[in-house]
Amino acid sequence: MTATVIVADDDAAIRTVVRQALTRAGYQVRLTETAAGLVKLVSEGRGDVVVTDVILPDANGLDTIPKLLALRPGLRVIVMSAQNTLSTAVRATEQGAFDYLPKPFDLKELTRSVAAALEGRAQTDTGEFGGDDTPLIGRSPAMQEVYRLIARVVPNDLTVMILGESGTGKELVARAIHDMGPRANRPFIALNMAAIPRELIESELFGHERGAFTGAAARASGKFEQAQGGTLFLDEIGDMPLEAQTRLLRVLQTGEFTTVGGTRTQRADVRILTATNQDLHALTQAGRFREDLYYRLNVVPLQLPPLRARIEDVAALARHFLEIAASEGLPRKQLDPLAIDALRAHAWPGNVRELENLMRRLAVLERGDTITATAVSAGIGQRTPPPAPAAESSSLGEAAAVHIARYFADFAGNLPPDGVYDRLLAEVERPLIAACLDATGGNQLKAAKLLGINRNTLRKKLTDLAVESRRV
Ligand SMILES: Nc1ncnc2c1ncn2[C@@H]1O[C@H](COP(=O)(O)OP(=O)(O)OP(=O)(O)O)[C@@H](O)[C@H]1O
Repeated sequence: MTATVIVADDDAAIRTVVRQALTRAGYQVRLTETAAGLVKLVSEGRGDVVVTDVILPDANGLDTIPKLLALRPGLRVIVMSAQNTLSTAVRATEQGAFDYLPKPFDLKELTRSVAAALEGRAQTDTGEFGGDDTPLIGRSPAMQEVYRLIARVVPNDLTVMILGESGTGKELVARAIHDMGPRANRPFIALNMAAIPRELIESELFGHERGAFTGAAARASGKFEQAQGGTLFLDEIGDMPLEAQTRLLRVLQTGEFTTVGGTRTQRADVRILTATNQDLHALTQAGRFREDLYYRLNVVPLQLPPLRARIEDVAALARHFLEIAASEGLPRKQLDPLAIDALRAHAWPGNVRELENLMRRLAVLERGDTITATAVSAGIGQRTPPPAPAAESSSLGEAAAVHIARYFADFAGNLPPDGVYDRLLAEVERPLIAACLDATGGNQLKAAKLLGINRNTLRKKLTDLAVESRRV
């Protein structure tokens, strides 16, 4: 018997193309424009699969799903949405949707999804979870794939391996999976394997007993214990030493762990998320990563696209970071349309982090309310590659001497205007402060500490330097 698909959308054009595609794929199609019409058809026992838009004239398609499922438990509902954010994807799953298709979508993708729904493949788990903010910015097709995958892993405890170049948002995704899932009100603990000395990794993870090794003066809890009931995010997993890998594998196999130097086993009720920007498969071939552990951790691989593969997201991300900068008290800036073109033309080897740092720097250093294309190009140029030395000089002092001599020479025998001291020092202060803000991710408190100056002094300098002209 031919399967029947009910399609609910108030846009006649969409109804037509969807009907054509599904009819061509061999299905019967029933169309409706409203949520009421959809509920009626399902209550009459019609339709094997439902395809619905989120915005219907009389109700929200997502809110209608539970009603449909109450009428017919097990009915597969596919949601189409133009509001393609992570929250919509997750909410669709939460309400019991079988699949979520961000508009515009490929009709082949729709027919594939309908076929999967009829076959009962890939049923999405549903569960209770809260939080509907959207931590991830970007509506590109590349990110839609990411959102669909996140929505599938949020309600369960599957081990997810987040892959992607540095700065693509791997840690942010790990947090989103935790924050939107059932463990949200339990701890999220992150540990970066590359950031701690190798010999301390095991005790960091599992804790240690007093006297377990030289320097272990007291018992200490490890990240597994601290993350109980919550999520443990293991970043740069490729850098985990082999001995720690063996121990981690044992935890995954038995669901229990022991502290370093301890004998008592403890239950590990922890969801594990990992991230890497290395080719772990190659590491297993080279014998540096246990293959059995690799398969345990790589249950769901989630690949984050580099920013250059989602260049359409650059403008929204740039505005988002300017918004954050403004909320931190930095001057509020707009982006000139040509500046957006300049941002889109860059290849972003440092991905979203590079864009974030650039926006923060421009918010601090640019005069005026609008960031121009020239400022963007100059800002990008400043970072990659690093500025060439002013002369073949080996020290900052020598480079400065060359600059200063050139500055004086520009006045061809006359003296430059008074106030040379402040003007020249401001020129050195500007890149110095920018470098410190970059290094501390824009945290003014940390930057002030790094510079060795008071936070209020830094704030004042930021204001002064932002208005100070670049005359030297
Ligand atoms: N889609 C996004 N929306 C908003 N902010 C983002 C997005 N992706 C990344 N960011 C921001 O960019 C910065 C870098 O992201 P994150 O630290 O998650 O990257 P990563 O892939 O874990 O990097 P690394 O591999 O170097 O540790 C963070 O400040 C993060 O908040």
